Amino acid sequence: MSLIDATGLTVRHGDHTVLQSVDFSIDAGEIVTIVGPNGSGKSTLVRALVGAAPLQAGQIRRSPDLRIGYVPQKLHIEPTLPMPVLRFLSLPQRVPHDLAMEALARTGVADLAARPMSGLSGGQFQRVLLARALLTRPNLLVLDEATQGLDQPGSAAFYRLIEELRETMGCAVLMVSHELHVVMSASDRVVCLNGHVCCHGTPDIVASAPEYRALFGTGTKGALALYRHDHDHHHDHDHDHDHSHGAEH
Ligand SMILES: Nc1ncnc2c1ncn2[C@@H]1O[C@H](COP(=O)(O)OP(=O)(O)OP(=O)(O)O)[C@@H](O)[C@H]1O
Repeated sequence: MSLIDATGLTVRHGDHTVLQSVDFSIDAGEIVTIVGPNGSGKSTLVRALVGAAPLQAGQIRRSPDLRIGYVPQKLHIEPTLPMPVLRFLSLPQRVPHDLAMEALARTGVADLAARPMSGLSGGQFQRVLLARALLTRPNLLVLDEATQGLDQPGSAAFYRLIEELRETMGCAVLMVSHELHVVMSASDRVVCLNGHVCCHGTPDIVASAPEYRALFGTGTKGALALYRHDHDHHHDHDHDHDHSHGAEH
């Protein structure tokens, strides 16, 4: 049985239809990346899937043993508040020290346990958020634009870590990205959203092609791949900021 199986999801805010008849499912252990331009409804879809957005139409079936670990897009922590990493992991609920340290070790930041959250780099901060998401031993990790603000080697390292966690913990991963072309190469499926599902497929992993090397350099160790869109329709919108690779959206 799928962890989540959704059909015909429609979400409206006032007159604005944010999602129109969207079907989506994710199986145990699967990595699915949702791509789409800003405002295309990605976060709304994730909120709907986890039960945090009201639906105008559609149905969602969730596996009874679904445990979600959520890594948010942004998290503001008051910089003047002294908040060591370990204490942050115990908010809002106290977590045993061993469990917190195990989670930090899994995401490669155990040495940062006593450091203040405000002093962490973008990549370190994301790894602490990821560690926090692991505390509930999720079978579905949901990451909303988790590599935003990281450079390409930083994103690649983060993706490799996610892949490793999938291997060691067996969790499924739902990744959301506004990057339209560059996706995590370990994605089993890519779904392109623009209010509706525009197209879906698998990433292109042709690491030896010269155009790949031009795009990715050599430092990503195959963690990044291209997604080539295969739409049979055009969109009359201008919020695609990335026209550099010739795909239409
Ligand atoms: N609670 C709300 N009330 C009104 N409009 C909303 C609400 N939530 C989302 N929207 C609108 O729905 C559309 C989709 O928003 P959503 O955040 O799901 O897009 P997104 O693809 O995740 O965007 P981004 O890549 O910028 O994060 C936007 O036009 C947004 O303004």
